Amino acid sequence: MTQVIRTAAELREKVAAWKRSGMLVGVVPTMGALHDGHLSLARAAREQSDRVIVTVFVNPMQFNNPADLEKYPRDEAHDLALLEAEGVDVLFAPGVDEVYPDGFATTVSITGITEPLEGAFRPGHFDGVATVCSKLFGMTQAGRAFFGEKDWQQLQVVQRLVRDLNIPVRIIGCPTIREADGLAMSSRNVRLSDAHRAIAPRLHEVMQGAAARIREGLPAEAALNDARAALAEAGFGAIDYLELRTVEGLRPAADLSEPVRMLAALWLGDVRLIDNIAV
Ligand SMILES: Nc1ncnc2c1ncn2[C@@H]1O[C@H](COP(=O)(O)OP(=O)(O)OP(=O)(O)O)[C@@H](O)[C@H]1O
Ligand SMILES: CC(C)(CO)[C@@H](O)C(=O)[O-]
Ligand code: BAL
Repeated sequence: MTQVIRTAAELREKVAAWKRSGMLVGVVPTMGALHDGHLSLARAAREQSDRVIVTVFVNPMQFNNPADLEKYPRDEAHDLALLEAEGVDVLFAPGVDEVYPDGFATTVSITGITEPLEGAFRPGHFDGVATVCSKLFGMTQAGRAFFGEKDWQQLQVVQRLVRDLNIPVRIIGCPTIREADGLAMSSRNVRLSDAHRAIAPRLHEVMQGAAARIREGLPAEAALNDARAALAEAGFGAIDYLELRTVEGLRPAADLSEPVRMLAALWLGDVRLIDNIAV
């Protein structure tokens, strides 16, 4: 039975009892509308902790675009059924007033790693993520927290956060789960039209093709330019970025002299897709 908890006070009591019995608590922070990507994190948490909390909170503070917040998919009953099936112990689903009560005045802001890529295109986004993750770590008191590599920059940001603020939680990165056709699973995919859903897997395919050409020795910028043209040809809209960055620190990379990742964000109609792969 998955217990639904909505207040930090009730959650604290529950977690304190677990900890008194020596249990290791794992948390999976999400914004709900759960899919197999989220469930893979819950499974990893199940394997690597004694008790599992999945949080579902659509965090207004990290949405730079009000329309995106309004249209963000929500289905708590379905989420709960999926979490029951995974044997998750607690669904923590606080309301906005529980997380940001009257008088709330703190922002956790990280420099450097938050500035390029998502940070450049979603101003304030990572302040919202860092602030809510600090809150969620405080509220859940978890010893391990599981994040998807699909949000590669977010994973780096959260690692920086817990190191910088000595938050006693170990961050575990988990691989991106994809549909059979290669599209990275994402809650926002349900908003794609049928026509756009058919185009969407081309993103991963084009990125993999570009990565292969870079590994074969083609200069990265040439491979990325060809990839941008192929994406436009396939029917994608604006490309926010398609770049090669160092795995650690996300510094711009022109070649493979150190471990690099290819990261992309682009539009299909009014849906923004992100993805990243190892090169
Ligand atoms: N396809 C996936 N594979 C692995 N982890 C994922 C995947 N999609 C999301 N996650 C992870 O799940 C956690 C919660 O993400 P979130 O609720 O934002 O889901 P989402 O599907 O990424 O939604 P969206 O991108 O539309 O906001 C994050 O750590 C995220 O990286
Ligand atoms: C980590 C997170 C749950 C914080 O709101 C969110 O950014 C997400 O779903 O990736
Ligand atoms: N990238 C994680 C959630 C969001 O898009 O706001």
